[in-house]
Amino acid sequence: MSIKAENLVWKIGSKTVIDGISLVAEPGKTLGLLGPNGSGKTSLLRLLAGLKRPQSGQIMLDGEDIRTIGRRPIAQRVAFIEQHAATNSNLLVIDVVKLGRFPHRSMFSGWTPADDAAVNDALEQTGMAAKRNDRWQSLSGGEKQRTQLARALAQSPRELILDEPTNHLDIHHQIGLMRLVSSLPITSIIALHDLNHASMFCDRLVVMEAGKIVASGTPDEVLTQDLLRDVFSVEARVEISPHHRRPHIYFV
Ligand SMILES: Nc1ncnc2c1ncn2[C@@H]1O[C@H](COP(=O)(O)OP(=O)(O)OP(=O)(O)O)[C@@H](O)[C@H]1O
Repeated sequence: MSIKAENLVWKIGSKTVIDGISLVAEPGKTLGLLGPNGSGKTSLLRLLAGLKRPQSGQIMLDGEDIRTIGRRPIAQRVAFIEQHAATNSNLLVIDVVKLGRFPHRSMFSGWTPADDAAVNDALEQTGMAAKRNDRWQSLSGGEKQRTQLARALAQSPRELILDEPTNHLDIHHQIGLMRLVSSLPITSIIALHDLNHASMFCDRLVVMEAGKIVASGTPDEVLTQDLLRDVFSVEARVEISPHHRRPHIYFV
């Protein structure tokens, strides 16, 4: 196991946002987190990344309770890109990506060739190498999103948590990002709205509704016409694609 959550409950005021969630993200696999607006995906990801504490329940990283692990060791292994990730607008792209190395550096260590290699690899993988010296402020929404991914990859994480990472990307870069993340030997948890991309690129899916998990399993187990009607309120037909052998949803 890589990330395991047991019976998480998170309330805000009298509202229960996360209502008894348990899940396992397996090492090296891509777990898709689906659900309608307001179902609790972002809240769950923030709990899993250690940014919020649940009122009850437990989150384990490789069997260790996250509460017993320090902030720095968590940052050395878990990278999280929030939905509206922002950064200091005066920075260059390269500086933003270099921030990913911060958890690995100590007061005494200078910038190393390993830091350079991680930053360069991340810029190449995300297609941002040519814009390394551009100002963050001057980037398009999609380029900002790819720079945030580069920063997360420069962190050399073992777990990558992404909240709707493709929402500003053109179709070429949506597919590119999903293909990249699913091919990396990193445990990934990705909140997504595009159900066909979830089907194509995720090993397993978890579907949330009103703070609870209502379905989980492989894409062909989860993405059924009944679930699409009951949870997402859409009429659809689901067929196995002859191109990638995964379920493909046709909205009717
Ligand atoms: N800090 C907060 N204060 C009040 N309500 C909150 C807070 N954070 C989350 N909520 C509520 O919890 C519910 C779940 O929100 P969350 O952002 O986790 O959903 P989501 O599934 O990520 O939605 P979306 O698909 O729209 O991004 C929503 O009803 C939201 O209003």
